[in-house]
Amino acid sequence: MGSAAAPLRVLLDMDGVLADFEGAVLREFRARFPAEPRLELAERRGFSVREQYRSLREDLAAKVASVYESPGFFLDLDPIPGALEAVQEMLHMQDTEVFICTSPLRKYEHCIVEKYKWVEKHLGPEFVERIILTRDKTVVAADLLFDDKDTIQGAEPNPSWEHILFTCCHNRHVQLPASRRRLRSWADDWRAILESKRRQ
Ligand SMILES: Cc1cn([C@H]2C[C@H](OP(=O)(O)O)[C@@H](CO)O2)c(=O)[nH]c1=O
Ligand SMILES: [Mg+2]
Repeated sequence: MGSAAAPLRVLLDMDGVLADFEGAVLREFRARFPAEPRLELAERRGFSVREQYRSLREDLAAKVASVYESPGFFLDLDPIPGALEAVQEMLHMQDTEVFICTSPLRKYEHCIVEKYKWVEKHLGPEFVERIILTRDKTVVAADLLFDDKDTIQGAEPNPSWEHILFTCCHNRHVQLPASRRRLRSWADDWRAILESKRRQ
């Protein structure tokens, strides 16, 4: 593949792909509400942590939301194992453009600025310029989107990217149609997924 071809554009989701949202929710929920029932990561089902806590007991929905809406929550997320190394390697690949494509919470006060700070802290100030912040990822044009949310919908019914489902505790049990692909972790062969896309 020569440099005459258009570069491959890759979108990386942040929570669940680069930053460990689920691990931090559990850790902080346990610390703040030690007497309340909680969901271990192996018991998580469905994208929305709030809805699953609600099904456990109605009032737990607000309690778990208060955890991820707290100041410092998003800044203190641990990187997902292997993510930072993979992103740096991807960034330096020829004919490859990498962006972080992430959605803010509806209660955006702390979340937005802390996502920017997290990227600066873990990936460096140059990467802050690669953040795409949107509640609708379908209108962003790219070849690939690595994201842990199993269903990504928005204004554009036919997004240009192929969604690669990044495995996370809440989507492990989701049965995908044969046409859809997963990346099981950053130790899985993400390079082969990029190369398969270049050849198309
Ligand atoms: C409320 C909630 C948010 N999030 C993440 C997804 C979004 O980030 P991202 O697009 O980087 O994955 C962000 C705002 O919704 O918080 C979850 O992963 N699970 C949840 O239950
Ligand atoms: Mg995510």
